[in-house]
Amino acid sequence: MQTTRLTAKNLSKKYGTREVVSQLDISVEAGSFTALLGTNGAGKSTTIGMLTTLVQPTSGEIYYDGLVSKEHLPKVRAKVGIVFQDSLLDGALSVLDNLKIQAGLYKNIPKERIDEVIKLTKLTALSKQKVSHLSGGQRRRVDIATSILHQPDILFLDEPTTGLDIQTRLAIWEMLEGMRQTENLTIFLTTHYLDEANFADNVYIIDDGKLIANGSAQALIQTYTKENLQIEAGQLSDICRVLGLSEEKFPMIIPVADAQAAISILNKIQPYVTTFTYQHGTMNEVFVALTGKEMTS
Ligand SMILES: Nc1ncnc2c1ncn2[C@@H]1O[C@H](COP(=O)(O)OP(=O)(O)OP(=O)(O)O)[C@@H](O)[C@H]1O
Repeated sequence: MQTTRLTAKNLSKKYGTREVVSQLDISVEAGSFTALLGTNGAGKSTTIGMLTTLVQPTSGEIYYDGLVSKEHLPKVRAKVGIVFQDSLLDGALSVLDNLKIQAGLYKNIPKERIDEVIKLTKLTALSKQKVSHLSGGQRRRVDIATSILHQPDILFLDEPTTGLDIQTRLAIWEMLEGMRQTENLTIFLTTHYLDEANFADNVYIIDDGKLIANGSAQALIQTYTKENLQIEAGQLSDICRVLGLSEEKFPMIIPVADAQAAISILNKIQPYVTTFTYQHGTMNEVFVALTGKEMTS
């Protein structure tokens, strides 16, 4: 049975007269992976700030495991881990010393927990290194390590992979996925990289502070994009004649409902086709369809 870890209802934030987050409803299942997508300035950090109790909402309610967040701040804060966009590590100190300092901010974090977190985040070989000598991806792992020392139930990460190369991004995602299982963590993150949303169980897309879509990446792709059949042929005119199409563009791209529809078209034009590709919609197309904007990083 699924348990709801976090619920936000009608969450809004105004700065002066400007509403930067408007009436957001969010629900996060325990143990799930949720991604919040939006362009620069869409309101992602403000939303994370409110969900983690660091930014006071102008209106709306947040519940953690049924507790009203603002009425149980110490309890809720103990449940939450946060990885900020900007690292809070001391570059002059070693990985281990940074973790010890962070652990000292909490009551009763045993030394064994520091060792455990170092292993979980694959930092064993780097534990004596100065943080300023680490690569961007390694530093991110230390950020993540410090955020889980107190064994939070839910980990929030604000753009944890921005600026990292694709391999490092994948390694961070793999590590988070591993931690989700071993630590029984719920993960909520914002990202600029739309392909990363494919890893999430649930995706929220916000634009100008408003929720514009929510669902699994697969469901969003199915709802907001078309599958395409791309065809190359010696004579596109033959294909147009058979299919009753007037245009002759190269390469020829035919929107189709699903793979079955593509097969049926291919059957009709098979003698004229040199080669073809069948393309699924992407989260990028979902984003453009919903917002009219490209996501830039
Ligand atoms: N403390 C503040 N005072 C006034 N305006 C603010 C404050 N914090 C954020 N804003 C404004 O609120 C809007 C949303 O900002 P937010 O940082 O939440 O967006 P974001 O989606 O996280 O953007 P980015 O991807 O660039 O981090 C922006 O227009 C920003 O300028």
